[in-house]
Amino acid sequence: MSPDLLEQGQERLAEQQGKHGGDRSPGYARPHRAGELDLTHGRILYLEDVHVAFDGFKAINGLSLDIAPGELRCIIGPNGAGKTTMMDIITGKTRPDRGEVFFGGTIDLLRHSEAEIASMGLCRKFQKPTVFEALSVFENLELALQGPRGVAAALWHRLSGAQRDRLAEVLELIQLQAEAQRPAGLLSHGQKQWLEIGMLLIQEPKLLLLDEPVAGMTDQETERTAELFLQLKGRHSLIVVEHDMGFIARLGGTVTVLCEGRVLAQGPLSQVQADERVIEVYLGR
Ligand SMILES: Nc1ncnc2c1ncn2[C@@H]1O[C@H](COP(=O)(O)OP(=O)(O)OP(=O)(O)O)[C@@H](O)[C@H]1O
Repeated sequence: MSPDLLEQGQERLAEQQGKHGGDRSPGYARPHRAGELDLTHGRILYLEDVHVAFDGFKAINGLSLDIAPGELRCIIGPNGAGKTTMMDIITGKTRPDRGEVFFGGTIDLLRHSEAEIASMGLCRKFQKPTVFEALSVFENLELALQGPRGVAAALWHRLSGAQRDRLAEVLELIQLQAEAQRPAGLLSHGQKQWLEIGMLLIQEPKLLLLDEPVAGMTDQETERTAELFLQLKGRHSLIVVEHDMGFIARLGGTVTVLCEGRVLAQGPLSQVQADERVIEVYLGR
């Protein structure tokens, strides 16, 4: 690199840091450092013209999507629109026939296995809660904190001070402090969902994919979940696939409508709900 270019680069870097307040700048404004997720282009995830066919049936048909760092994006769409298949592609479960899927600006997810993608901080929560029912809430979180160590080894391992602090922080966030010593099997459906979300949060995910998180919850539990997600927004990036419009309205933000494997409409909920094309696919007019 010529000295001139080096100088210009350093000036641009200093300018960017100054403009956005150094380390307190939003992730996307920060110059990319080696080993970090590259958010310099303002996208934590992007899909470009993705296609998947199952026995000739086009389940995903030219899907393009961008998610910003810290965004809470809701995805809706009629049955069979391709929502689950989209999440399968992002998490490496299904390989598309063509298209691009990038995590940050530099990680080509199509080159990685499902396990590698999960270890990069791209986590998925399925619709049904899966917690260790015989273990307490605390023990479930403790296990999640320690990763794939094996249940017995993890439970005997002493937590560090920082790990205890993180565990307490997550317990408070999911509002299960009073239940910490209860076996998870005795929790309500909503509480089990929050515990599982807590088990993901404790691993500091960068992007969380949540499949119908409030299905089967009471109104009160749904409201509490909305509060939780709004608290997570900004610190984590979230993609929420849901059918519950009241819940989506409560979350605010951008809603993406999928239909026949591609984006049909996108914008605030009120806008997409007023869109004739969206009304047509939902009501079949
Ligand atoms: N492995 C597969 N083999 C064949 N067809 C599949 C497969 N997976 C999905 N499909 C089809 O692809 C289409 C999209 O399915 P997908 O489950 O992604 O939709 P969805 O939007 O999640 O629907 P729902 O809201 O009902 O869960 C559907 O017509 C489905 O039958």
